[in-house]
Amino acid sequence: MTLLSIDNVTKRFGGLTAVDAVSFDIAEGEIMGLLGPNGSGKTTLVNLVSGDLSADGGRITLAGTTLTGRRPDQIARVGVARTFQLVRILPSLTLTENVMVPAVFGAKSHWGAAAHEVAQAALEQVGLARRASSNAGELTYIDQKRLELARALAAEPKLLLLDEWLAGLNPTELGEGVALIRSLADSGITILMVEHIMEAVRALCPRVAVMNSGRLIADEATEVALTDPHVIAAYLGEGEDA
Ligand SMILES: Nc1ncnc2c1ncn2[C@@H]1O[C@H](COP(=O)(O)OP(=O)(O)OP(=O)(O)O)[C@@H](O)[C@H]1O
Repeated sequence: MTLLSIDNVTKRFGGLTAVDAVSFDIAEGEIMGLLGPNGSGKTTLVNLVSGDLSADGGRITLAGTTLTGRRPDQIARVGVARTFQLVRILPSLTLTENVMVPAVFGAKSHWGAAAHEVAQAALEQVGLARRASSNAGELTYIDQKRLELARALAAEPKLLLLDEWLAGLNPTELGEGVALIRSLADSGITILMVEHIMEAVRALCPRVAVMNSGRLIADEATEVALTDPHVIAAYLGEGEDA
């Protein structure tokens, strides 16, 4: 069954068409990569799905519910959560407090003890449960990333959007990060991940969508896409037309 449907979606910034009539679907339970050279429109597309930007044309639906035209908080309630390229945590609060906020404002609006339980479960999922009462500002970079992921999970999403969540990790951390994303996918969450680390894309995503200059240039099996001449030309041209 289709979970996310992106249908003919366009976003312009002045004279620049950052996302140009893009369409693709993601099935429930799928883990899909979103690739493309720098500036090709990947983050803009993620922002359109999460409601952080509004589309100039087209329609995005989650399990049949229209997302386009809704605010980010409304979209979170429908079941979409995300991480950001630059980690957004609340450094002066504890890990639990950080994760309670989305538990309250996420898909199921938990309160009190129930919100605390969901927050704790999300911290456990990312391996941070033992540090629940530490201040978020004291965490190392990878643990800040884990915390941001826990914030997304505490919203109990059907669809998780990861924007280069693995970027900046050392090789050991990368292995741990890949295993963590796989465990989330195994738990049934549908994932769309923007990622530049091909080793991780190969390990995690059976299928990828590839963008170049705002357009979708491939939507196919990862092994096929990575040898597709259009895709290779797009990366070699770094943003020029394939
Ligand atoms: N808020 C904005 N205002 C104006 N232009 C923008 C804005 N956000 C993005 N752009 C432009 O839209 C295009 C697509 O940017 P986007 O960040 O979506 O690319 P990307 O594929 O995510 O790149 P990267 O891999 O470097 O993160 C770029 O030319 C970028 O400069």
